[in-house]
Amino acid sequence: MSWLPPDDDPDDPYGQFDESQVRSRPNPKANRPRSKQRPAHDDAVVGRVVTVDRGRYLCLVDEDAPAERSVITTRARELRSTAIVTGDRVDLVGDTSGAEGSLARIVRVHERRTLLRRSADDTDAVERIIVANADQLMIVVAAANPEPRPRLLDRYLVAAFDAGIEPLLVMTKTDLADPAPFLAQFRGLDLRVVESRSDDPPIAALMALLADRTTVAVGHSGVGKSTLVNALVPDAHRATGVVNAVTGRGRHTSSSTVSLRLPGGGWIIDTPGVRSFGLGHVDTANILRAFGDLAVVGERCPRGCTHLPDAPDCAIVEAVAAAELGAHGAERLDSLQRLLATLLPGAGRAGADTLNA
Ligand SMILES: Nc1nc2c(ncn2[C@@H]2O[C@H](COP(=O)(O)OP(=O)(O)OP(=O)(O)O)[C@@H](O)[C@H]2O)c(=O)[nH]1
Ligand SMILES: [Zn+2]
Repeated sequence: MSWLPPDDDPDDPYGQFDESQVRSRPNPKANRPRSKQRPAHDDAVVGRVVTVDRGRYLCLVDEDAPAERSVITTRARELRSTAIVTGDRVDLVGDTSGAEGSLARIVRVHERRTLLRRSADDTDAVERIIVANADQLMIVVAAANPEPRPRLLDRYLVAAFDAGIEPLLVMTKTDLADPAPFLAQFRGLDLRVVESRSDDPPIAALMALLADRTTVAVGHSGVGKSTLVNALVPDAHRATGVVNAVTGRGRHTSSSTVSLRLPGGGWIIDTPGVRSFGLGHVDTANILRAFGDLAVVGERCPRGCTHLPDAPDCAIVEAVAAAELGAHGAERLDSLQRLLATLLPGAGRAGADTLNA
């Protein structure tokens, strides 16, 4: 299918060692590269992975300091089976000068604050990490052309809530259609929304929301994500050059994420290669957690409660029915139930199909 994950690249020498392999390893120590190598690498410097491409990791070292430099790295042999992704903080040894032709080694991956993940499809419980340590998921949806689809936005929201990162909705092409009817369906979410049109892009408003944070941008093809990213990062093209420097191959087709530095501080991570958001790995508890007010009530639910309309003795459903959660409570529950229904067996396939470009 057209939305097969592009990072399953046969050329990627590490493709067979993705994080799913790590998880199923019987030896738990294999998951802990940190303690394993610590004594040997006291001289390591810290870097931020900005781009991953075919076994090479471009890392930024001494970020925002005069000595800031980009360092091309490879992973140490002992990290062969550890996922290293854009946004990871890593310890580097070897030649960390960043001089032309130099190559450093990643010897440790720091603990991650957040993890944006996806599965190949909704029936697949094996997850792949897309980005580590992101603060925000900027979901780009067009008001028209292509027509906005609520189920698709639901899926992005589920991915954000699962990752523990805050969603931010940018409605583009508001010059073509009024987004209000579409947005009305998401009233229960307290979602932050920015409306955008390319003839008058809301740069200041967006910059304020993106400043000093790491934001991952996602969106269906044609919604205007590139237009928006180019407006936010005027020298976005240069980033492509950086990627080329990593691969030395003059292209970046295998890279599924690219980090771009925002002029006002902060980073935007574009995901041109991420075309699917399989949700097979998502735990429904992570979704409920994103609805703090409902989650508190949900603690009184029977074990294994689905919180769906037909769930017997669901404390949340009962509280809403008794108007204990206010007028907004019903909308919140409705939104929660729609997201949870996204994860039901059967709902998934239809959902995944809507992601076809
Ligand atoms: N009317 C209108 N057109 C827009 C707006 N933003 C983008 N477009 C147009 O929509 C088309 C798609 O924009 P892109 O920025 O390439 O969209 P994308 O989301 O990056 O799409 P892919 O490159 O396929 O991932 C282009 O022809 C843009 O000129 C907008 O706010 N209003
Ligand atoms: Zn319940």
